[in-house]
Amino acid sequence: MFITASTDSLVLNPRPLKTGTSDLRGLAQYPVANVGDAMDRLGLMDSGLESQWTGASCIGPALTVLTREGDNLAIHRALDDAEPGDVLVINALGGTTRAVFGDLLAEICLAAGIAGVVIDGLTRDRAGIHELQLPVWARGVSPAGPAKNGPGAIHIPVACGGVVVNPGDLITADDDGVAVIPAGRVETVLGRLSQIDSFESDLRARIRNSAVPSSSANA
Ligand SMILES: O=C([O-])CC(=O)C(=O)O
Ligand SMILES: [Mg+2]
Repeated sequence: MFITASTDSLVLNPRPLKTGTSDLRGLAQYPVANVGDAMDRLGLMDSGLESQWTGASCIGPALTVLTREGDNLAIHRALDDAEPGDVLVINALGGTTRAVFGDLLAEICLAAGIAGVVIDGLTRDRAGIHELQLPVWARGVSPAGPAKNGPGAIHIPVACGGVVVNPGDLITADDDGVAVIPAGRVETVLGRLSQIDSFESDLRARIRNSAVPSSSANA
């Protein structure tokens, strides 16, 4: 950790096995809205969790953290366990009085190779995070900083944005929001995504072919 604090109040489980990178390459091409459609429109976090800068996107296995609202000791400790490509998923109990994340933690995330951060709680230092280009989804921003006392837990199932996230589930997020693909459903979801993509491409082409020429539209 880059802070000096006792971690006695934290529960640290072992890491789950990592998801194959070929799945990630296949999924990265699809928008989150289509991923949701491929999961019967379930597995999508609530709209209170918003991208903190336009154009942010990420995909990767969940590194899960539970922390008391207004405290980020568990987040600091979790980053010691990070592997490149992880998406940090933080249940900060939806707290909206104090930020649990900021641009210094963003620097640590980037140094560890974290692909993105999803927080059921607040961040701060939004401008700095944008400048660092770390993709972050959160319930909003507050200048009020956190304590570093715990308690918390790492590599446990968490609730985030109204969805259960198990360690190692695939997270995919973009400007629309955040989707959680259970680790055991990735192949099925990929198959459905390809069908949805073909259907949408065909429909889009039919719509465009039906468009009246712009000269008649203006006449
Ligand atoms: O003070 C904190 O722990 C949160 C924060 O602003 C940062 O990480 O930059
Ligand atoms: Mg800060």
